[in-house]
Amino acid sequence: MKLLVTGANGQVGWELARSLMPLGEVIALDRRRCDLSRPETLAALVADLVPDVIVNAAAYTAVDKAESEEALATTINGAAPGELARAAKSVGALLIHYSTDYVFDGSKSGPYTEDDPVAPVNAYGRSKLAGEVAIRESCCDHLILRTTWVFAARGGNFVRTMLRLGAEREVLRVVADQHGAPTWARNIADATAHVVTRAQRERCDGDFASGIFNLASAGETNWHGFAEAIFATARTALPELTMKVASVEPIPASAYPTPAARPANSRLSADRLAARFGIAMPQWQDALRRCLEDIAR
Ligand SMILES: NC(=O)C1=CN([C@@H]2O[C@H](COP(=O)(O)OP(=O)(O)OC[C@H]3O[C@@H](n4cnc5c(N)ncnc54)[C@H](OP(=O)(O)O)[C@@H]3O)[C@@H](O)[C@H]2O)C=CC1
Ligand SMILES: Cc1cn([C@H]2C[C@H](O)[C@@H](COP(=O)(O)OP(=O)(O)O[C@H]3O[C@@H](C)C(=O)[C@@H](O)[C@H]3O)O2)c(=O)[nH]c1=O
Ligand SMILES: [Mg+2]
Repeated sequence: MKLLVTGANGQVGWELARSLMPLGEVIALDRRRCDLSRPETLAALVADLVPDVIVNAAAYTAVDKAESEEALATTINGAAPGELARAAKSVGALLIHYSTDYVFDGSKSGPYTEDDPVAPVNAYGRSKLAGEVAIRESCCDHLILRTTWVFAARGGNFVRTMLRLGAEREVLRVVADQHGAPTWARNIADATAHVVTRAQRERCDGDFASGIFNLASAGETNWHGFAEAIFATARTALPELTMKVASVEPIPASAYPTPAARPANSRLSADRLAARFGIAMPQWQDALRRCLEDIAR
């Protein structure tokens, strides 16, 4: 099996290179070799490589910056996945694509299912929704995995931001009224490898159906709870790290103004993923501990 991975240096892309390795030949391309801001180049790239599977882990993920760069975000997160999908269709490849909890407005009281109505509240969310729609319209064989609150040992994420700020400041103020489940990039990559294996078998047997699936850790918290867990876990997993932080204060989002609005509820039910692919995602606290142990190595 030949697998093309985009966004090779991202949190998920980096882990995919490792998780997909047992499945076959992995061609992991970074932004230099596969640039989603130039969607018109993607058809030729795919036609040249003729992959069996395309895993699109590249994305414009700067949520606040997207407010002032919506056109670029929409090209990268909307138009480019559409081009990849049409290219996948023409070479008969399966497309795996990631989307986000930020396609929802966060007004639901329980966890979101895949069938809940979408209504993004920021430019990033709108651009990711455009990608979902473009892929669905292409009619290629595809699976869209909606994930959330991604963290990893490398890259830009909340865990690394907290470790940095916690080493610099005594008091941190963190939003406590946005709820979700932090999801480890490695778990996303491992789940993806399992999904690819199962999907390729289904395609071979002629009983594959494209669709959308939530992919999130089990359990839930809010950003403040996540921050507290990061510091508590770091104290045991990363004892050599000197932390200045003595207090993490819970605040409402209204006290932490940002260019982009964020949904109050980011919780995603992973029941459909479990039912179709037999995947049980770990509790976010277990994933966090393992990720911090990884950072310590
Ligand atoms: N991060 C999160 O919290 C969440 C992410 N997702 C989705 O999961 C997927 C993976 O995200 P994640 O790994 O966390 O994101 P990262 O921001 O860690 O990685 C994204 C990668 O995309 C690359 N990229 C950016 N612009 C382009 C471009 N024009 N052409 C090619 N590559 C580009 C970046 O390149 P470079 O390294 O050069 O900057 C980076 O390596 C994305 O679809 C994202 O929308 C969903 C929910 C939550
Ligand atoms: C640094 C910091 C952030 N915050 C808040 C801001 C925000 O509400 C929350 C998280 O901040 P971040 O900037 O990490 O969050 P954000 O970049 O919005 O994270 C999102 O990224 C995109 C790509 C997704 O798809 C989403 O699932 C989600 O993971 O924490 C504080 O309250 N205090 C702080 O000191
Ligand atoms: Mg961010």
